[in-house]
Amino acid sequence: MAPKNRITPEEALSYHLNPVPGKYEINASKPMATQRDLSLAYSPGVAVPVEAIAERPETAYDYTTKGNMVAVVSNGTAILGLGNLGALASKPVMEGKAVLFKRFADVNAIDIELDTEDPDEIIKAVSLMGPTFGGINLEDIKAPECFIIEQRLKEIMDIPVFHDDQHGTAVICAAGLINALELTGKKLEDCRIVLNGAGAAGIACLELLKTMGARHDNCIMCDTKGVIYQGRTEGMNQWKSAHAARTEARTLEDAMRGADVFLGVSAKGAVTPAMVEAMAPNPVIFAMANPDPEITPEEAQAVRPDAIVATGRSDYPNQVNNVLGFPYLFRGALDIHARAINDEMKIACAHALARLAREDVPDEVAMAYGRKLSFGRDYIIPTPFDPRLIYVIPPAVARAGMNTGVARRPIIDMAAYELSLKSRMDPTASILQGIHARARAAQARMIFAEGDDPRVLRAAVAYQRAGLGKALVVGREQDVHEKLTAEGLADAVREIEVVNAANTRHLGDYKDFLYARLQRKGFDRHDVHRLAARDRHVFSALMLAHGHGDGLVTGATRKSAHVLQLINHVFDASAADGAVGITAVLHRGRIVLIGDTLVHEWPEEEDLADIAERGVAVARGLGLEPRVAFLSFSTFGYPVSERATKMHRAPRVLDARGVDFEYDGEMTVDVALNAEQMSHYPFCRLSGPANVLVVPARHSASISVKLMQEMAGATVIGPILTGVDKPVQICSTVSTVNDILNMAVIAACRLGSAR
Ligand SMILES: NC(=O)C1=CN([C@@H]2O[C@H](COP(=O)(O)OP(=O)(O)OC[C@H]3O[C@@H](n4cnc5c(N)ncnc54)[C@H](OP(=O)(O)O)[C@@H]3O)[C@@H](O)[C@H]2O)C=CC1
Ligand SMILES: CC(=O)C(=O)O
Ligand SMILES: [Mg+2]
Repeated sequence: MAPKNRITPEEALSYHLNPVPGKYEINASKPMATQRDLSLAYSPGVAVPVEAIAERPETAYDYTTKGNMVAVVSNGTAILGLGNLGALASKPVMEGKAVLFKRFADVNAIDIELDTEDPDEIIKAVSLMGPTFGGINLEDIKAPECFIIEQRLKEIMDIPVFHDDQHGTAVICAAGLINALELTGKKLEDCRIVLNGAGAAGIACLELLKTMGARHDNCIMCDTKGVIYQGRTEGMNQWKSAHAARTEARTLEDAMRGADVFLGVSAKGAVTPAMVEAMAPNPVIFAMANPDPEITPEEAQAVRPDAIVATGRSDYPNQVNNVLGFPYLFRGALDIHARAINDEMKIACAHALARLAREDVPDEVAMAYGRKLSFGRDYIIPTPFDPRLIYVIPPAVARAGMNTGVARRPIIDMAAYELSLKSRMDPTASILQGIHARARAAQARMIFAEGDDPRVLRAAVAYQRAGLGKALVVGREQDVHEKLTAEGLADAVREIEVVNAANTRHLGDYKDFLYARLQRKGFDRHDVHRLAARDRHVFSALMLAHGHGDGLVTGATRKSAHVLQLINHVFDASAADGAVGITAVLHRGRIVLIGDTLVHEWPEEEDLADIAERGVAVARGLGLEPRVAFLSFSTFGYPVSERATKMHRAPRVLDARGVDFEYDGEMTVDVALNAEQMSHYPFCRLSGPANVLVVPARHSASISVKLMQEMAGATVIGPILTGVDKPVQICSTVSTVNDILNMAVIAACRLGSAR
């Protein structure tokens, strides 16, 4: 179970540097295009909400961002497990937390790094920020100052103040432990628990577990000085004293002998295999230090195969990390305009998380995660990308808040609230996550045909290093070596496999195969040799056809029509063979598939029906419920035009085929995508806006996609080549490294191919 998703320091820096420094930006949520917009947004219009808020402060939740805005505040004194590296160095983590708030719970968060270690200064600064925010998330502030700061801010502020490292960690740890103990058949009140790390996270974890039933006498807490026992004086404070145990144990090693549970919120490598070996049967080990755990799952399970092991990292099973808590705790709290996040809300969150992991995992989650998950030793807690979290956890938190009187605006219709949470999240993010996870599970050997292009080489390295599978690069060894070195990736030379006509044993087979296909098309042996040995597109396609790779990505260096012609020497990938190009356009939380963007120049009505069917297969592969619209500049027969006729007839072809998806047409694109416009045609058979758009010709497809890309900044994936036997994907000459990687991912999860 070694982590597959290896990342290098260069990749981490490049991720933070490109395309712009940092991890987020701020966008306006209101139009700001005209003189009128300016008058409304700013002077004079803005005066109206100013006066309304001055008169009734609670309306700030209606007229400003306050109600969905959280401050992530740190002074950098306990950055993950890296220690006190200062306020500025903590900024990447705090920006990261802000992005997680947005990604997982649509909470707007802003990072604030305060350059002081003086609790009073932090208290003063944060309390003065109260009007701006709906909540305060304190992060990576070390103990014991964090206890004083949080306590005081809670007393003086009228919005939730929540120290994530304390309570977020405690909640997730409790949720994981509830389930781990259920699996081992032990009861919390009977367990001997050892906790290492008596700081922010440690104190809060033990406090919550004691509230939930763990017995004080069964719990031993350790820090850098060893066991915190009654009477110890060195390195103590009042928060540690509260957990001092009556025990003869003095070291972590002593404490772990016979323990049922080990909880680590201390530092890398604090636990040895010998300590784990000495634990009770079926031990539970949560090694939660970040980025490196107290002991790795491999090390722990090597000595104790009966152990249930969790870490704080995303590259092992069982990620016990506060990312499962803070986004949803704040979502629930903000939605009731809470004054605080209290113990009841935290416990409700822990139980809701534990329950969710025990539930049957629906296919959409398995699809998003790339493998079937079921409650057990390797799945005791939901995964961070579980799309159910957003609509299961916040309602539980909100309900607990309302029951305990912290809600300023209770939710009346809980069912409607859950529905609104479901539609709140950007579905495109989980689609991308889903295809990456499926590709990772497939572990495909991906052939990158154009090993002389630095973008392709970088994509190949990224493919392999992301744990997606093996990268096979077609090129000359020396050239690949030099180009990788020039890209600063010299160490990748040993990792990827370089293949070419000179170093393969299979060239003879490839040529025979090609000759058999081309001999009656005017090619002689000599032509075939040239194609197979010298053209990398053909050579790569031959590798794929012979099973010497599982997928192929090409087209970054030559026009796609040329590349497709070459591929056609090896595969049946022409319009006549039923090949179709489908492009996914992702923008502002919406995804539409457009076809045919690659193969058919001017499809006739039968072809249009084929294109619809291919689009539907891709939509389903992405987890979408397909709704097809045949697009034109006319809608249901008006205005009449010869050019619209085939779009008008294509649905009838599908009628005759008796297909099992929704389709209709012809219609204009606004009718297809806008429910309000569609409602003017009550007979329209689509139950909602279309997500598969069949366009009249390749040029209109290209124009629409490129217009969206250039004008709106949409993310474009494709064209995805479908209807070909094996996964071949053709990028474009303007593809970025990321685009090429996405095409490899599409090929790896066989979105368009039959086999
Ligand atoms: N998985 C998750 O979700 C989370 C994990 N964490 C991890 O927990 C750890 C602690 O964070 P936090 O509580 O915020 O930090 P703090 O600075 O508040 O506390 C650190 C505590 O760990 C103790 N400690 C440090 N090194 C060792 C060691 N080798 N052996 C025993 N005790 C040690 C310190 O002891 P002393 O008091 O003697 O100095 C102190 O009590 C970090 O690694 C962090 O990444 C934190 C939050 C969430
Ligand atoms: C996860 C987290 O908050 C930490 O390690 O500090
Ligand atoms: Mg933290």
